Amino acid sequence: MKLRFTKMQGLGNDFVVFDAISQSIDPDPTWIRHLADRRFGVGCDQVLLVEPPRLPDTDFQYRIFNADGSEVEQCGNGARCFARFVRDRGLTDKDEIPVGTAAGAIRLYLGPNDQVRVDMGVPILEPVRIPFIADTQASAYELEVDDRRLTVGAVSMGNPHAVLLVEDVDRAPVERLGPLIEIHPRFPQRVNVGFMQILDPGHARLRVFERGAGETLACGTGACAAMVSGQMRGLLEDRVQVKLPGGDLMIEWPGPGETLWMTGPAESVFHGEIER
Ligand SMILES: N[C@@H](CCC[C@H](N)C(=O)O)C(=O)O
Repeated sequence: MKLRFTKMQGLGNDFVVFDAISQSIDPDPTWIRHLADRRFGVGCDQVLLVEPPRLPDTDFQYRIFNADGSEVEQCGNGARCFARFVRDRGLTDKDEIPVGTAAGAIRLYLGPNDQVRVDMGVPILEPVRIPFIADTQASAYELEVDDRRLTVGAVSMGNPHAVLLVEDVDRAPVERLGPLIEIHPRFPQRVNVGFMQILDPGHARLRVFERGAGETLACGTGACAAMVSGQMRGLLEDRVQVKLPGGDLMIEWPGPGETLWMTGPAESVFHGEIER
């Protein structure tokens, strides 16, 4: 059986996207790992499925799989690509698209110049809901890693994130600490790990070691979590340009209990077919 897909990217975070409404797709983890493989498959950080709606008042269900085959709750760069995909493939003619995810409903707004604005919902800070093991909620926590005590912020954007502050993101130990923190026992569902350098209250640089994918050129939910963590520590304003290796995202967040907005590009790279 041949399955149609579109290769997409948002700031170099890349995706293989399937219309799973007109095609029957079984997202078996072994097959997802094969698709994501950059030598034996198509190559991507995540595989995305567009499915019929499951939640009330939504038009589609958005499912996300990491390159390691695990299904996850949320993906910010993928959400922008999802909006472009359903519009470009004629699955909707709307500019404002309500979509269900495993983390709840989000809203996608198609704008000019390939930009998509996403209502990412209200960030979660309660440790038990992240999930993160801690007695009480705090703006930062001490975490023991490799016999060292690190200070991390813990935030969920539907998916879990740890955020570390660094002096110089180019020299941050992403490859060494990322994999250790990803599987730290205080993050029982594993965690995405962001290394953030604050440039000034309106600008930050960020690299993210993603759960189930390794370091990517950009992580949308990582940028949202970095903004939340920076603001909770009193270091960032409510409108911040987050500079990632693959490009920039604009993140807006008025503060705790409020909806967070992410704006950035989304692009189709090519269409293909793969034999299953
Ligand atoms: N690239 C993503 C996040 C994808 C999921 C993540 N690796 C996880 O396991 O939670 C983004 O742009 O947000």
